[in-house]
Amino acid sequence: MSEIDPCQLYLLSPPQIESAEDFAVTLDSVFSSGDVACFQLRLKEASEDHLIQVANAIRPVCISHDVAFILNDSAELAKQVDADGVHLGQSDGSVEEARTLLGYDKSIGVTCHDSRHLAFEAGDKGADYVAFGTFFDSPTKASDYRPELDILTGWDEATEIPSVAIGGITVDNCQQLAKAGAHFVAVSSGVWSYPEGPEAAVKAFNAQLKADL
Ligand SMILES: Cc1ncc(COP(=O)(O)OP(=O)(O)O)c(N)n1
Ligand SMILES: Cc1ncsc1CCOP(=O)(O)O
Ligand SMILES: [Mg+2]
Repeated sequence: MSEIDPCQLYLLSPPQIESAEDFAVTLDSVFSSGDVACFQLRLKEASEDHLIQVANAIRPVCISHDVAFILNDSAELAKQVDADGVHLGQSDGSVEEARTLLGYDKSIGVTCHDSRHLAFEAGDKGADYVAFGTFFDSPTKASDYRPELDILTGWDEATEIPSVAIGGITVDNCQQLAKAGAHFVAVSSGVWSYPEGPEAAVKAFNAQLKADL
């Protein structure tokens, strides 16, 4: 990654959202507090109706702040809610099917755990970014995968495809991922559970990521 291209914040939603309208107001305030490159709606336990309701409420907020709106897990739903892209895990369907459904204007990200092999495979199939993790203990999702930081460095040197680091990322540990070559840090609890609130978290992440590394 070049010096003029700092690591950016990729925000994941909190695991639950009660009111779509209230969350849209919160998200507007969070986006106003500092740069966020992407926002992923990740509600593993929500009904499809609720997911669609939340997606419809937050999509205009993402558009007005120029934040890419990514839906987790389902290319079909991403198409239905006109998201800017989809994030696919290893069991969430193929990149090729998602591409056929969404076209080339939309982004497709793929979970690659701790595996360069999975990442090269995803890249060959046309993924727009690959995600490595879990780098640190995550309160949001348990994982047996624990990549070393150097997977980010090796990936950055080997390809032009952006990498996303995920898992237990906080204001205090994000710089090491940026230094190692991550293009994005994907964060949920590090923002939503930040003691001073999510707006302060976004400011603090930006300060860390934009500092001279
Ligand atoms: C940016 C990003 N990276 C990884 C994941 C994890 O996706 P997956 O492995 O499908 O697990 P779930 O998030 O669906 O529980 C992600 N969502 N986003
Ligand atoms: C979805 C996902 N995949 C690996 S860790 C994780 C959760 C990220 O949330 P947090 O930033 O709270 O660890
Ligand atoms: Mg998934």
